[in-house]
Amino acid sequence: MNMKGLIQSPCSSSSSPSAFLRPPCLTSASRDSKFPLLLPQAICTSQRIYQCSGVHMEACHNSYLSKHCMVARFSSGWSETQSLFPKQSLKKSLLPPGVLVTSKSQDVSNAPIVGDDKIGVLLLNLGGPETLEDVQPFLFNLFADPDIIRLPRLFCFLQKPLAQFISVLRAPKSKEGYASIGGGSPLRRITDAQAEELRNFLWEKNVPADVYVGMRYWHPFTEEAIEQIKRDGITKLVVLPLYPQFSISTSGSSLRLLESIFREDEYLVNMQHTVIPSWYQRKGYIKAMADLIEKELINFDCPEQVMIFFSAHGVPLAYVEEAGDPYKAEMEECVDLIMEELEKRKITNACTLAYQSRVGPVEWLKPYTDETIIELGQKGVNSLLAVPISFVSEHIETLEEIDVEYKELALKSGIKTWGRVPALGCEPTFISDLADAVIESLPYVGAMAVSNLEARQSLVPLGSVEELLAAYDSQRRELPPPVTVSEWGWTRSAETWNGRAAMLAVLVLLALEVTTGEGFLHQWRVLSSLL
Ligand SMILES: C=CC1=C(C)c2cc3[nH]c(cc4nc(cc5[nH]c(cc1n2)c(C)c5CCC(=O)O)C(CCC(=O)O)=C4C)c(C)c3C=C
Ligand SMILES: [Fe+2]
Repeated sequence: MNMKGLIQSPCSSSSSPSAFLRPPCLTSASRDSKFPLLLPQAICTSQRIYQCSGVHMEACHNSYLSKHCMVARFSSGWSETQSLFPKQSLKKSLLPPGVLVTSKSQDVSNAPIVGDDKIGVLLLNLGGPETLEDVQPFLFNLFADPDIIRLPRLFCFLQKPLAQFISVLRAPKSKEGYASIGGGSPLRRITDAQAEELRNFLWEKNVPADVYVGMRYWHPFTEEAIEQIKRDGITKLVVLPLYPQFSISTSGSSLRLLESIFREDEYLVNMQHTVIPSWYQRKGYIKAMADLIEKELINFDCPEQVMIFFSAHGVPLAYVEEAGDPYKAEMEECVDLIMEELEKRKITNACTLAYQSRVGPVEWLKPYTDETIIELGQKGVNSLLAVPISFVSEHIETLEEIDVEYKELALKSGIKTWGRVPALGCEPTFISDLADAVIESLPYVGAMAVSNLEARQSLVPLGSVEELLAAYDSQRRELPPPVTVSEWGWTRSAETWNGRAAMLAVLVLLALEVTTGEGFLHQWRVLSSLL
């Protein structure tokens, strides 16, 4: 995000050091310097092919961002990719903005879009517990994911026992939250509806495709979706994570899982596929978000006085600073694009971006939503319109955290009027645009022959997501565990140290349990069932 925009907002008495306040009528400066690897091929609107030392450089003019993105195509597989862009070099600084590296063996311009192929679209999402009994096993699956809790290598054998331990301890608090939103997560129902709508749009646009839902931590699991895809005899697959912005902890985790499934399956090895890694900059998505904001602003007595408060799901800071997660940069870019779209409609409200839902003892992306709300109240901001921005369905963090907790905090902090933009759900502009993204990506599906062993090692999407993950998370560095098992601190810093001490204690106890075969987890039959 353009930090030049950090000047005093008309709705606050002084500029905030932590919150980004965007003044009315201020357009952001060039995004180029911080726009990394993730512009999907799907947004290219015209193509020109360049040839340089055996590598096709394909420049796609992107009419929306009015700049060029480059797609590098390689004639013979992955090793060439590595020799041209060694993993380490695939950092933002070496690639022009919007570069997507993919390995291909056929010319995309000649690729049939449908032909005799059976096309499938796999929507990847997080999943959520459907009943209160599901909460603890759902949390176990989440905490057992090394992209959510990455233990030091020496301790990785403790991943499952630790996940069991943390999930058992966190379950009561989580259950309370799910109970308050009706006894379970609405995610499955909403994602299924989105899949159905996407299918309808694709058929309307003359692309007969089946759409599948694969969740990371609950039913229908990604493995179940893949089994169905195989039963249906899909020959071309487009993988579409339902997260607008890429994060190692969300799309990254789902793609890593998918890659491991693909690698071990003969059918999948031979199935052509591609991935749309993130799509927050697509015109239809930005327009749909702006439409929802515009519609909600009208409900306020004095719409132009309302601060538009983007609240994104946080990630631990180390994901961005140590593992190179592009999430924060993409989020800021996304907010800029939405505000630019609103400005075109003469809506020039001030805006703020903050991060919610942190758990555990480590530092997460700042500014935090709760702290920012308090600051804004102190500065005399009267009206806030909360915009959930990192997820396209209603879920526990919109229905409970924003609608109940943050609203209450805002009113207590002096904010007089509060509103919230609904999640996109099945908004036609949005789903129609997702269908366009799928259609635009079809010429790229299966563009690389999977003929050699090296290619089999990195199959999602035919090399490029492996490279993508490698670019941001190449060494799979240890990350501070983002979860805490207890919260008895009175201050933030006390809480941090309490959390760290608790984590250490848990690790020591678990190590003792595993080595001695005795302890409280064995008494609860927790460890014995896992080891
Ligand atoms: C872009 C969205 C999300 C990011 C980034 C993300 C990272 C992340 N989340 C946790 C811990 C938990 N997440 C939980 C549920 C949950 N998280 C997201 C989205 C993102 N998470 C969704 C959509 C949901 C499901 C909500 C539903 O309706 O079921 C939970 C469980 C709920 C709770 O107990 O609060 C936890 C825990 C971490 C640690 C993390 C990054 C490392
Ligand atoms: Fe989460």
